[in-house]
Amino acid sequence: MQPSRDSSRDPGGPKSDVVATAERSKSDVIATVETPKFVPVPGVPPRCGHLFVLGAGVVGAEVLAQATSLPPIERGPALDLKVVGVARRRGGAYDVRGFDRAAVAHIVSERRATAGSDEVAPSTNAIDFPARSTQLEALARLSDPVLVDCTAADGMEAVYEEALLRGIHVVTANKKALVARRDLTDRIFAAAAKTGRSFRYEATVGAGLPVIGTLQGLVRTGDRVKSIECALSGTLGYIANELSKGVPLSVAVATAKSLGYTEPDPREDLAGTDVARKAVILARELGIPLELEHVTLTPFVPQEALDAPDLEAALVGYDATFAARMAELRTRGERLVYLARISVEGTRAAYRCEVKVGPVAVPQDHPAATLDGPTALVAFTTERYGSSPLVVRGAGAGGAVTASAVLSDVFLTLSGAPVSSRGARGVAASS
Ligand SMILES: NC(=O)C1=CN([C@@H]2O[C@H](COP(=O)(O)OP(=O)(O)OC[C@H]3O[C@@H](n4cnc5c(N)ncnc54)[C@H](O)[C@@H]3O)[C@@H](O)[C@H]2O)C=CC1
Ligand SMILES: N[C@@H](CC=O)C(=O)O
Repeated sequence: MQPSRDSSRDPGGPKSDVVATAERSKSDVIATVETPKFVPVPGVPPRCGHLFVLGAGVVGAEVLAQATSLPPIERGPALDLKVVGVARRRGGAYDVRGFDRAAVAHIVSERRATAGSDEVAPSTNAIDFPARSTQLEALARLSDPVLVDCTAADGMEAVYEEALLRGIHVVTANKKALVARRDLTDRIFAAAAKTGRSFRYEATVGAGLPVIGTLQGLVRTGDRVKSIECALSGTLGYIANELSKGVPLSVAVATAKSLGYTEPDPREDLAGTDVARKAVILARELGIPLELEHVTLTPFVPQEALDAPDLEAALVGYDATFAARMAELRTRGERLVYLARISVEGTRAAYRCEVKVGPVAVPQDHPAATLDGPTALVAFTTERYGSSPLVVRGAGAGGAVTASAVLSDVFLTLSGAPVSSRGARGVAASS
């Protein structure tokens, strides 16, 4: 029998919920549950997480803005956030007292005023964090320190490992360390396990959508994932939709960038690399030792355009080709979507995993054909979700949604929620 909520004692509006069974007398009341509510105790400040944010671009700027304008705490646990550090490609700032909204707004406006000027070869640059050890050491001395990576920098595995070993939690929106060579990525998880610190990365797949947490829940509870089908590029979803409305390719790409959907280097979206990274992250959650080069990848635009020194000019050269392709799809009643499919067959001891990423023409009644704007969709087919897959759907790119996933990870970290031991049971829970 379900517990029933007995509010009969206080018809004017209960301050507490009484959990009881209908058959029992009042003396059998089994528990009194206070509505969880944070009541500030005078003189006792809430627990405070100290954030060091790397990157103040589309995502980082939103993280900074959201973290410094949090709504008042009405429900527990009482957690406050303080931004004590911001590092960007061209320097940064650190103040143990924390930056307020005005200081953060200044950092963000500085970014906007100089937009583009510090984005030289953003996808190939290792992070310039010169006083890294000193900064991390200072951060580690604060209570509940969290390093938040909102860059697209390479080589962050070493930074995360060092931070975790120093006792600093790590939250990242940057996919790159998660798809580095497996032995390097494993070192991050090993460092987290060794120090009991948390490493979270929900924003790396599906931006603000609960994709990683959902998959970890399936794996942790012993379900067996058979396939994951997904439209995981907000950028390519948006571009394909614009193309279907008759917008030229070059214009659609430029607009996607201006809306904050693309990677710092849009080539990574157009090449399919960004989606391939997300697929590798998901496959690794299943315990599959996949590397990026194992993904069968077809780019969204021809390789020649991606190789051109001036991408924008090269894309203009393909406007007519894409317009013709879209016209042809329209006459066939089909839509262009960019999909990833991860399929797993066999048992834990002997399995076969295939990962394919590329453009597909789908009929109008295909679930991905109904996606609009930068909407993403992930469908998990598992032993338990056999005939009706578990579907996660919603905006799959953009600063605001991504930042909220980053901050949710920060709050989960500070609330002490356990982190899944990655891929512990993954490949085939039942053999
Ligand atoms: N924009 C989106 O919708 C989403 C983005 N992400 C990820 O979030 C990260 C940031 O993306 P955006 O904010 O869109 O990019 P962005 O280009 O707007 O911002 C990147 C920021 O990181 C800084 N940065 C880059 N490389 C650096 C380096 N080597 N050293 C120091 N600072 C460096 C830049 O100065 C800039 O402030 C990327 O890894 C991206 O894949 C994840 C989910 C969604
Ligand atoms: N460029 C990415 C952003 C999120 O990861 C996308 O378009 O999906």
